[in-house]
Amino acid sequence: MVTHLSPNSPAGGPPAAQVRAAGRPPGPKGLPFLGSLPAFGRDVLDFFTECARQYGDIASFQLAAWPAVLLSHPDLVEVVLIENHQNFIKHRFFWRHVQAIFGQGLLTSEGEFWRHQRRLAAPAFAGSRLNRYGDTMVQSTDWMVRRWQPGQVLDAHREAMALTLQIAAKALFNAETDQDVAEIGQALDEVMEEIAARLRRPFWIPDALPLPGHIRYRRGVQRMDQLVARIIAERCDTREDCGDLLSLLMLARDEAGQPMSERQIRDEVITMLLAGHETTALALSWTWYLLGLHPAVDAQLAEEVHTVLGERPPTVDDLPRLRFTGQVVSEAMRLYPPAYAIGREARADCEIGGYAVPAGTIVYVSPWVMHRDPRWFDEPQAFRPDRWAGNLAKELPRFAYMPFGGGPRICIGNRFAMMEATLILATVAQRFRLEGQTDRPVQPMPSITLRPKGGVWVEPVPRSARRLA
Ligand code: HEM
Repeated sequence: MVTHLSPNSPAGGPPAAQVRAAGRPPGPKGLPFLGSLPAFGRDVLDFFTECARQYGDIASFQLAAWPAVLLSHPDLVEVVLIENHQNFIKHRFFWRHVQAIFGQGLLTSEGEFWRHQRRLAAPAFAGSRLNRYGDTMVQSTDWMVRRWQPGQVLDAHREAMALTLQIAAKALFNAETDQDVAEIGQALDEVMEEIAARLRRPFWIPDALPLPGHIRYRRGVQRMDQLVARIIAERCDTREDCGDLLSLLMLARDEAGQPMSERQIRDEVITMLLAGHETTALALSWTWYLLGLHPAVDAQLAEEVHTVLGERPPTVDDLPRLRFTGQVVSEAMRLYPPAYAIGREARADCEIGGYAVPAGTIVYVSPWVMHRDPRWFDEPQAFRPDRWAGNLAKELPRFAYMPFGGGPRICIGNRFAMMEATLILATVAQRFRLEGQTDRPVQPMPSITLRPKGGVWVEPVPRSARRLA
């Protein structure tokens, strides 16, 4: 449990941002040469939690050659993500691992180029365009649950991954066939597996070395490239404006009237698929896991869905009345934020919370730590979706709850993701209760995102059968 009773903590005095101190923030010493890298690699959630507990709102440590700090107070997070955001870029320690797949997409690009691309992509995630994706979300979920059989035990995480990939591919790029989606899924699996392995490694191995993981990674990247090139070529042939993200990217022209290069379109397409599908799948997987542990919450969810929808499928217009359903998703992301850590690198020397932070320092913010802080959340370890029923979201400090990050680089797909998770949850809850399998306990596994180790095994129990029982 995070208690934050260290000297630079507000629990013992004024808010950390007002405390003025000199030199390096306190923190673990670590080992010679490696610093805290082994502890960080062993269990990063535990490492961050302990850093915040022992050293307070700003803790410093060394990751081999890289100096790093962890910020655990909303005011300090605001300094990095908003007030002085120009001084912080996505950090190289992480991004060098994924450059080949993301390229110069929205997640990894910087400066004026990023701003231009963000402006271009934004309309795909706003207003009426966003609402149009609702039907795809519900239809794809309906297709998934129709395959489920009573008595079958299935991995809800795997189901969620396949579903959100299908939705992202269809909604954003109008991917035509299930075959396309399946191929994208396989290629992404190969790539993500190697990225996760690289993040666990305490040292850097150049891409050019022909290790089995590197070969699989290159193969996955190549397959993605070929698939995306085909989707782009097909769209070029038809020159159709499908109203999706791909059309926006392809029809965009710069000041000189030039279209975006094919390479750039490829980078944006792959970025959206990677950034969008696993995170949303995880929000759902953890939600189903928690619902399995809390039958009373599950019953309340089923009641709302039944009252609002009866037997008909949900639509985007139902979302304002599916309030509790949305709260369940928000609460699951509080306890298990898919993006459990957000990292930046300081470009120039600066000051955070009264401490000197030299250029090159990696700055971490951990939603995992922030979301479990008793200063902001009563009973922080408890799954209580009704905590969101009142004004909590408005009353919280700005960065106490931040599953989608914040500031100019806030997740561009946040509304898409909330809409998707709520519609999927409602569609499934209408038909099935997902009974957790107690013989297969779930452990959080922090990889690039916060995955459930070994999956979330459940038995879908039809709601009608339950009511009759
Ligand atoms: C529950 C689901 C999701 C979660 C928890 C999530 C979380 C995040 C977070 C924390 C960031 C900020 C990273 C940082 O500041 O370094 C981010 C950025 C981003 N997300 Fe999401 N995301 C989700 C869904 C989506 C979806 C559905 C899409 C697209 C279809 C998407 C696309 C992106 C992109 C492109 C960025 C980079 C934005 C930029 O830098 O301008 N995400 N996401």
